[in-house]
Amino acid sequence: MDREEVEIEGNSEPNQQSSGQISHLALDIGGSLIKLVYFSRNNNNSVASKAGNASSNGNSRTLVVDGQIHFKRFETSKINDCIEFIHSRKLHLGGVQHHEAPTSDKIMIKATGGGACMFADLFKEKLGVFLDKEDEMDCLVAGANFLLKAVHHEAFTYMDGRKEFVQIHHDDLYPYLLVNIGSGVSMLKVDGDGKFERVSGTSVGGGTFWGLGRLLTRCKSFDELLELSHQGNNRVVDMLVGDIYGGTDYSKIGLSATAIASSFGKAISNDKELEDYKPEDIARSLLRMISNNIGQISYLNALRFGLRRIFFGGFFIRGQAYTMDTISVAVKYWSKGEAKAMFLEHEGFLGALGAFLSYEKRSLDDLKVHQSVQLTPTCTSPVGDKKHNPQTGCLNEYESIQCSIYAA
Ligand SMILES: Nc1ncnc2c1ncn2[C@@H]1O[C@H](COP(=O)(O)OP(=O)(O)O)[C@@H](O)[C@H]1O
Ligand SMILES: CC(C)(COP(=O)(O)O)[C@@H](O)C(=O)NCCC(=O)O
Repeated sequence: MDREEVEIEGNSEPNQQSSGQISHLALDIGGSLIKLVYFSRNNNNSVASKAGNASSNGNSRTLVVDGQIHFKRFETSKINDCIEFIHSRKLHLGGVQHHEAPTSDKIMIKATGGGACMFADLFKEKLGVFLDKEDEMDCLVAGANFLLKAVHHEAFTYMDGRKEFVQIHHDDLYPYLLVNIGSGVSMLKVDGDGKFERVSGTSVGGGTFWGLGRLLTRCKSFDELLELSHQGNNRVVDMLVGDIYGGTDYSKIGLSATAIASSFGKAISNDKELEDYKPEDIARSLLRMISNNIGQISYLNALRFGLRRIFFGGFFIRGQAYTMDTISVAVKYWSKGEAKAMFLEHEGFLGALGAFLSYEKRSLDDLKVHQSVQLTPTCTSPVGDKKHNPQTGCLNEYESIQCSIYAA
């Protein structure tokens, strides 16, 4: 590496920081969740000057800033809580000056997702900032490429309860299929930095699981629905091959008796109404149906373009063992073991990270995030649901990841 790096130490609490230490807030405002990414400098070591390669102003010093990238999320329906959070921590002062603004008070925050348009006026009214919209697909790909190149333990496989990190070499990353499971699902063939095509999508995604699940189980929150699905048995609701074939396999076409022949197929019974089924069995069946369907469609798209690697992102996954297992099995089954499902530690923050990284394009005397920096998650959570922070009202995947950031 031809640049100098500094070690980042500690995990500063953004609560305690002045606005001067926060920079580059970026947002991804999706159909279900708002994701926030921002950088905070370490208190005692805000900017260090180091000898390095020639910088943009011709001198040969590079400023190195110590700190962390923070991740937060809110439900989109609670956008006012998100705005309050930003306001109380003065995160909005960590945008960049509008390059055409005649006055000093025009701060621009990078934002992506449908809500970047929809809520622009609200942000202007409540925080006095402008949302600088970045394309959602561009941001997803930029975020995924960055994580896959920069973070050591980012991508992993998950099968039969075993999580295994995968080392991705920079020169062997492309092409791959990126499947983002948000409210809906987008599938993108990625060929390089900024080189991609959205090859498919499906409206049966995370919003479908949460929406149908809420109606069918009367759960009050997504977390409750997930929790319920852990306890359920999908076989009570799904029609299995054995239910149709008198308990035997249909071996001629490779279907075991326990394979699902028809998701929710048992619910056709005239003898039972919704209330006769346990909500946990319904939640389990729904989660399996949607995960399996996405896994299958993903593989078929990988097949279309001869892609062996499929990375799954989006907050539908939420580090859930059953979800990842089902997707992995679907990919393995349909590809006859040729393709592999891989998951990302920062699954839900791809778009927000992409928006964060887009500051680089126009930052002149601002911070630059170098994509070759090694990032290390400050906490490596076990598979299963990740932390929920009831105090801030937001759901934290990770408090922060350590990073080296360069100012040129
Ligand atoms: N706390 C939550 N509230 C609502 N949905 C959640 C929550 N956590 C995870 N999800 C799941 O994540 C999906 C949204 O994923 P995300 O990647 O944020 O997409 P979007 O950008 O459309 O909001 C939801 O449809 C739901 O399936
Ligand atoms: C419209 C969207 C890109 C919005 O992204 P999201 O908020 O769901 O993350 C996504 O919901 C999607 O790709 N839906 C599937 C539409 C389709 O291809 O049929």
